[in-house]
Amino acid sequence: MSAAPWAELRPTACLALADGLVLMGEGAGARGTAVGELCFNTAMTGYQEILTDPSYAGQIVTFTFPHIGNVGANEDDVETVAAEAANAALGCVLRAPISAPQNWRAGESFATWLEQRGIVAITGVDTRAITARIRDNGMVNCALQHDPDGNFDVPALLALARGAPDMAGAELATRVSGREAVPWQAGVWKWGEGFEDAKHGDGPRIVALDYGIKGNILRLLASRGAQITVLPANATVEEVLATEPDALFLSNGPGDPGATAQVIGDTLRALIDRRLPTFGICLGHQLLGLAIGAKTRKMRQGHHGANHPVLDLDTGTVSIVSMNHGFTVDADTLPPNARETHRSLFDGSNCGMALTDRPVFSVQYHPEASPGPHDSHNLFDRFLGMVMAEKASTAP
Ligand SMILES: NC(=O)CC[C@H](N)C(=O)O
Repeated sequence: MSAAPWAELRPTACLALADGLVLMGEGAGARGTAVGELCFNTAMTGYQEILTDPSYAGQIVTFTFPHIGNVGANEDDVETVAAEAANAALGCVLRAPISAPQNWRAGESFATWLEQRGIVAITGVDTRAITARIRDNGMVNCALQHDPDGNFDVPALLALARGAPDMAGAELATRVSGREAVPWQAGVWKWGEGFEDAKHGDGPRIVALDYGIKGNILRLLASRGAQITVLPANATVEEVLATEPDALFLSNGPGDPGATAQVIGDTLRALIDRRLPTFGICLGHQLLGLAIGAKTRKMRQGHHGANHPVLDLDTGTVSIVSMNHGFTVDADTLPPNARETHRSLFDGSNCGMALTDRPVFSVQYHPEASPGPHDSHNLFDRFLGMVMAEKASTAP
């Protein structure tokens, strides 16, 4: 009697969680071992943008949507800006095998792209079960190994997962930040055109502090006429002011905001004291909160997806937004000169704030989306409007 077909099947990837769960599957992408924090993302589109968002540095992403890779990969849908952030997400966990690309924009297959980018993947595992586990127990460290020969030392992988550093306390933003000042040139991607040129006119001069910045933030600002200089996370007050900025932008980024605030907090406090108009997104929001004396804390399962409802407390309107964060600002700790402006309708956590005595505001979510709904693009108009109003009011 010949052997059953599945007798030949051998797992080529192994996912070991620090809590003891071990899953076998089929490997894809880069070979080797990725060790980091396992989180999940519920977005149904934008897998390339998600995996190249530097905010995912040190993390492995479980996609809850089962079919990932169908539209292939291209050079345009990459959110990473600085070469230092090349390895944003370390790995990914997928339900279905990666199929051949079905899209005119595909330059190559998703599997090839994962390999080129050094991202380790496992397919054929129950991603819904992993998601439910993280939802119930919180994010967990893991080791993900892809080995075409299927030689797995499971106890060693479990030990790697258990020995991985905790995300709480991890200072990652200065690691993924670019190292040099960069004048930003590209605008948003347009159907049939590609990226439009930045509209350089007399738009406001903005310094974007790069804690792991996503390209679409810069593109949305550039397409609105802003003249942008991207500066490294550890730029000094003097280096920021030397560009004669009209405004400051504080970017998204990976890791624990508390750890990064210890490195760059003094600079940020000094810049806030200069009363520069400021807008912060995600890590930038958290760093701003810490700089004014509020506290941040780690969330249990975090918010990672493209359909999160957020209430604007000023207008009573609800936006559906993109989110990607594992820490949150505790609104109860905001000082008297700050007020909460947005709140998550999923769990009531803080999603935005504004200072009452200077032109500064920030949001926990991602108005640039990429991927996600465009409901909140108007925040970029609000920022630039605020900058222009401030310029007009201080003009000699
Ligand atoms: N997208 C981000 O900027 C994430 C901020 C921070 N690293 C967090 O996980 O909460």
